[in-house]
Amino acid sequence: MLSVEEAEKRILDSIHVLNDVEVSLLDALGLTLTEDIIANFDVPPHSNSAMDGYAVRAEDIVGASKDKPVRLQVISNVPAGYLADRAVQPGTAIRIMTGAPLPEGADTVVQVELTETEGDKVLVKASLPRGRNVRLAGEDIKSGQKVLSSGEIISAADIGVLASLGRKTVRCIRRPKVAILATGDEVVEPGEVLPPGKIYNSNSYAVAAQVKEAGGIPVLLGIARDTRESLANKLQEALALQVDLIVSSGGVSVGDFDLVKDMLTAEGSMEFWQVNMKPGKPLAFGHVRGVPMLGLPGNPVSSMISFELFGRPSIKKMMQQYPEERTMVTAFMEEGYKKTDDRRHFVRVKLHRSNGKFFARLTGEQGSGILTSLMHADGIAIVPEDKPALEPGDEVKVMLIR
Ligand SMILES: Nc1nc2c(c(=O)[nH]1)N[C@H]1C(S)=C(S)[C@@H](COP(=O)(O)OP(=O)(O)OC[C@H]3O[C@@H](n4cnc5c(N)ncnc54)[C@H](O)[C@@H]3O)O[C@H]1N2
Ligand code: MOO
Repeated sequence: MLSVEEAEKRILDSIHVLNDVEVSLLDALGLTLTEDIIANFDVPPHSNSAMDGYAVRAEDIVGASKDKPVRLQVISNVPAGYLADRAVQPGTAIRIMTGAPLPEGADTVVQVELTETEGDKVLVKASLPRGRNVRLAGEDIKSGQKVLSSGEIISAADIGVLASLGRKTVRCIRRPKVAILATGDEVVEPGEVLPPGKIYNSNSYAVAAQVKEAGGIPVLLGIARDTRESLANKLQEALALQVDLIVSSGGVSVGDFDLVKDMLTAEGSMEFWQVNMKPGKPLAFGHVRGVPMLGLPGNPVSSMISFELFGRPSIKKMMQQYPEERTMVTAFMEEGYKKTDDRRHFVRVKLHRSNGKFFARLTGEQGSGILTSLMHADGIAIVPEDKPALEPGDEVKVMLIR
């Protein structure tokens, strides 16, 4: 049996970072940047007002107060987006809006609340230090400054900064395209009538959602029936779509997948493993004409946990975001859990916090067909191979999944 680490290593060793492309700004969210971003002008580009008020010379309003206001001649008005048509001279002021470029001659802005108008004059009722309410050119970003480095993962604020630098596109590693395939005669697509003996295909949708969460683009290929021909057709479809990864579910337990095995020896390679974990012991990995293919076990929880452990890191690696550490917390078990084997168990738990500590309860029955056990989970508690049971009060490491 392979350890979880060995299975991950074998898979990840044959996954490679994808090429970079020019991506429109908004689509870059969550992608890995492949260029350094250097500002070629100041942000803000011009010194400007932080308030609606009057642009003045600080020395003109020295000593101004409520009782002894200073009277200045208002000589112009400058809205945001325009340059003032003249300079502030001694004894004058220019009406200014927030964001408007500071007129020449002015060094300070008096907010409107500290003033009163009197015909074409303004009464300034406070003395302000030079520079008050002025945002200097380049105070956010200086021309020539490196704002983002190649390799960074683009956040919402990064996108804002890139836009403020006038960028409409950026160079990033592209998102992997992932074909998703269900197998088996027993599954039908949601939306269809459910004939006796059948179940709905939930794996494809759950895994497609996981692909999306990881940053990939899922492409649903539907269901391959238990015939060599059906499977060959689906794989052909995946190759025609030029996907970067194929993820199937079902048909990987003992003997079952002989069909695929045979077929793939002609078209590629597939190895069938037993991984020392529960759920998700059976797993397959190989290549179809050079495209990596991950065969997840059919049981719905097994399929999702195996994707979390092996599919998500594959996508992250393609996006140059590997290794990605999920947040781990230590929690105290509020109930017991017994193992009947020495596999590593991934137990679905609900967490709550009290006095700064996390406490964990099972989300009910832990069978690999009980998908609601995952639906109700905040995290996955990891019970090590050599631990036969968790007792109430035991510490356990929990991987947060939402
Ligand atoms: N003799 C043995 N039998 C099984 C073993 C074993 O070691 N020896 N392992 C069990 C374990 S553990 C798992 S996990 C499953 C994995 O089997 P397969 O990957 O071959 O999956 P299937 O047999 O095709 O299906 C298993 C189960 O999952 C349901 N299923 C399949 N596809 C979907 C889908 N798209 N959406 C929803 N549910 C799906 C399927 O109906 C089965 O109930 O094997 C055990 N057996
Ligand atoms: O290994 Mo299976 O995945 O327990 O259901």
